[in-house]
Amino acid sequence: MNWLDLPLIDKVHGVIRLPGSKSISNRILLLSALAEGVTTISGLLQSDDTSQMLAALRTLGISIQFSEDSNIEVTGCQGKFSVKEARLFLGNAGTAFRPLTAVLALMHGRYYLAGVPRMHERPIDDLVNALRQIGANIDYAGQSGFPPLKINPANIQSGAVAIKGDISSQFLSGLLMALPLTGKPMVVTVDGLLISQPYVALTLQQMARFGVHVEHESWQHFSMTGEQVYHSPGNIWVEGDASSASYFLAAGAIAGGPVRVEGVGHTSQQGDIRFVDALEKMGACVKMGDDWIECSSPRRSAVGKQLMAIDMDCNHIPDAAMTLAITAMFAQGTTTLRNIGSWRVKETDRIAAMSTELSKLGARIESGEDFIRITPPDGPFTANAAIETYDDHRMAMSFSLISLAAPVRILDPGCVAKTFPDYFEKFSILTR
Ligand SMILES: O=C(O)C1=C[C@@H](OP(=O)(O)O)[C@@H](O)[C@H](O)C1
Ligand SMILES: C=C(OP(=O)(O)O)C(=O)O
Repeated sequence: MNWLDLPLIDKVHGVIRLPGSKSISNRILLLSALAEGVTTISGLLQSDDTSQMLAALRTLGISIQFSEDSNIEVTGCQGKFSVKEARLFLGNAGTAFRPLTAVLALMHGRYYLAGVPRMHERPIDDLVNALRQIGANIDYAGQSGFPPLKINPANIQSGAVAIKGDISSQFLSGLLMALPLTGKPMVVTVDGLLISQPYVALTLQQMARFGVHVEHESWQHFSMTGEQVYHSPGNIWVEGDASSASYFLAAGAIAGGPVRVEGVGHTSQQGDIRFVDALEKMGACVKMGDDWIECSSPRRSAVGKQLMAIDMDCNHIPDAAMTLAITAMFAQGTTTLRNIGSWRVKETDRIAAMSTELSKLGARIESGEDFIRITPPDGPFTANAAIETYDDHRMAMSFSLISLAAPVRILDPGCVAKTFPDYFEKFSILTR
């Protein structure tokens, strides 16, 4: 196993241009592929997760060209992939696997969808059960309820679909993006709780950019008329990744700042932008423009340490909440992050991974099925701890912040390639 040793850093400041949003990039790639017309995409994220989507779309017959100015041109298939039989490998990209399952289930072809071993431990039955209600013909090729999947030609009926949304919002997002392909009116009802709701809002926003409008009532009932098809908007732009922004903003809150990120701001469509509310609650100073956010440490504090602990429901920001868990190590008191049960079925069991690795630094941790409680050590953090990252990009990126208090070793740092291949180069800019 390789590693990266990060020395102790006592001050950070600087400006970071963010990579494109993973969630928007993969949605836009898929919608461009399904649309009528040619879409030129600028600002697309280039990382493992988007490579999986790009490779899958090419296998399905979509023409994708990179231009010299690093824009991408996608020629849409008007709702019908030319390739009717294919085997797709989708790594561990939830934003590729879930929407492609829904789209291919309606494509009248034969497809085999697989991923890395961890993807085969991430449930998908809530999506499969919903698709079966409208006539999809999907078999589990391995363990029931999990990828890999064998998709067979379907006999699609219009009507009502109920879908569960308490394990992942990506099932609902995938279903909604696929349904216009049926050409039929559809009504979708969320059966029970919907988690990670801002990602569903993001889905509807991207669909609207391609001309398809979905009505919804309180994020529980969704309806769309039958005649809507995706049309290319011509040129489209991907904003910076708000989850990737969280590491730099937290660094500014912890170690001086100001740190400015460019590419997200007031006008952002992403839910993780709300991470800044948590930083402000902890006492950090935050400023925001349309396209940038700046963060620095609290100016003064009544307590000995600068930042203050918080108790917060993080259901709306599941990814940036990992950054909060590390920020809690720099706060006075005990921080509780609640309603994060989805952490258990992401790149790794993130509640378990976070608990184990924070304990190595001397923190006291309490955790349950859907929460984590973090009390930082009374004294200095354990120096030179070797942090396991469990093939989870967010473990590697969030634990890099520990170097703001103690030297730390990040094992398998290359796992950041899932969403942010040059993360550590960008992080080092803050220390110059
Ligand atoms: O739809 C999306 O783009 C995402 C939704 C979230 O997943 P869950 O809905 O599974 O929480 C998030 O964690 C993931 O990184 C991206
Ligand atoms: C949960 C994540 O990824 P995925 O899209 O694979 O679910 C993530 O990026 O934190």
